Amino acid sequence: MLIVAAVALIDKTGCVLLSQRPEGKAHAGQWEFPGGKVEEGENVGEALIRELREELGIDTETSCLAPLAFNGEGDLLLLLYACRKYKGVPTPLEGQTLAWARPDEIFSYDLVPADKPLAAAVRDLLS
Ligand SMILES: Nc1nc2c([nH]c(=O)n2[C@@H]2O[C@H](COP(=O)(O)OP(=O)(O)OP(=O)(O)O)[C@@H](O)[C@H]2O)c(=O)[nH]1
Repeated sequence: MLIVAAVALIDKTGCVLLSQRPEGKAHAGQWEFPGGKVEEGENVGEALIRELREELGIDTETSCLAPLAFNGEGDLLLLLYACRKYKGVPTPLEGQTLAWARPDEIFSYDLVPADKPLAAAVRDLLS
């Protein structure tokens, strides 16, 4: 079972950050929430904080991560948190493309399949 922690990062205007997977990776060109695999010895919050530093150059803490939704597909368990408080400006540090989406725009992005139920929870939260 692969556990993946991801975040709906929400800005002051109520938009959510989406990340487009780079060429050469599975689901290249499709959009997802920033995050990644929980590594051995990490808890979910620690993994997410590490991924946000590595991928986006931003800092947050566990008290700013609110559990929002999950989805299990095959051997993948996706855990989505909402986060409105973080330090720094999200910057694409790993070749990805970033976009801030309004709630009504989320489904106009070509989302990775497992993210669709999660995206619905984000849209409902922000609408
Ligand atoms: N970060 C993230 N991963 C997701 C989401 N939805 C989803 O199905 N995934 C899948 O969960 C896995 C996350 O792995 P990852 O981000 O740590 O690693 P990766 O495949 O990008 O790169 P890798 O080659 O370094 O393992 C990928 O298989 C990815 O397709 C999502 O919203 N965010």
